[in-house]
Amino acid sequence: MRVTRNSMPSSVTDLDLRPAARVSPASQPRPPLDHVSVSPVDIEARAVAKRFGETAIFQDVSFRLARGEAVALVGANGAGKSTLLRCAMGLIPVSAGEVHLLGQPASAARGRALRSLRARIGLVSQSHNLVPRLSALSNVVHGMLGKSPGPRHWSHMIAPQAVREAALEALDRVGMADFAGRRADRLSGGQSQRVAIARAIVGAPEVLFADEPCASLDPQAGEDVMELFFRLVRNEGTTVVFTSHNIDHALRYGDRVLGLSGGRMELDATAASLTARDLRGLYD
Ligand SMILES: Nc1ncnc2c1ncn2[C@@H]1O[C@H](COP(=O)(O)OP(=O)(O)OP(=O)(O)O)[C@@H](O)[C@H]1O
Repeated sequence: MRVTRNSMPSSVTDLDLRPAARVSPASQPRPPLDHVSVSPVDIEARAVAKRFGETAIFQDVSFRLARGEAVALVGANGAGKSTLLRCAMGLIPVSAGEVHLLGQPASAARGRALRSLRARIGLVSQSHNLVPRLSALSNVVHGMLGKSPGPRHWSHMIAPQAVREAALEALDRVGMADFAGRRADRLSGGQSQRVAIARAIVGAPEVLFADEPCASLDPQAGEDVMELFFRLVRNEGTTVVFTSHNIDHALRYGDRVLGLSGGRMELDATAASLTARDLRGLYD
């Protein structure tokens, strides 16, 4: 099954960026369509392939994501979603093809160019990856590393006042200001993921990657985290790529859905044009 309703636009202005049919409160404050339709491309993958040793994970993967788009990347366990995200962020090299992120060749960026590119993106991963013995606030302060010439080992005690204030404000936006001084290893899974979101958004990233942001949470905490995450990023017009095994989340929070299966990008369509059955086909 290769579903390509609205797949691979021939130009940015061809992108069909209708909001998803199922409008949630989080997805309401969308930028005007005419604004989006002339937006630049924030991520472009051209014929990307990835192998680990002799094992091919995916090949010939191409897509373009416009600024402000929210894209769900779906596929069965082991389909290569996390690997594709890591390639798109320039964290691991591609085996063939190229990825452009914010106009820069992410797949070839090294040294200072790579660091400055990473300073413009944010990541929320499935295991929140907070530093356990540091406070929630210090963990969020760490989200500002790379955006300032300050020491790389800042704690909230020695970070500049402006950085501490930004971190506290980010915690406030995720409803965690009251927990600023609590050690990360004394937070619940849902609280930790909120702190991880605060850390990802504190530097106002232009592109946010979220790798199964609610995978470790119970259903209600997962709903709350997704709702919060998308309320924050929609308001900022941030470009978002998130992976999920939750078909409802993919259709509800994605403007567009990309699906990996059998080492190929088998699905590239607007969420509004898809049904849950279309997505289930990727798991057969
Ligand atoms: N560093 C690595 N070295 C070798 N193989 C790897 C490496 N990272 C991932 N893989 C393999 O690549 C394949 C794709 O993994 P990946 O984590 O990208 O899949 P996924 O779609 O995100 O899966 P899941 O839904 O289970 O998180 C898997 O078979 C995995 O074992």
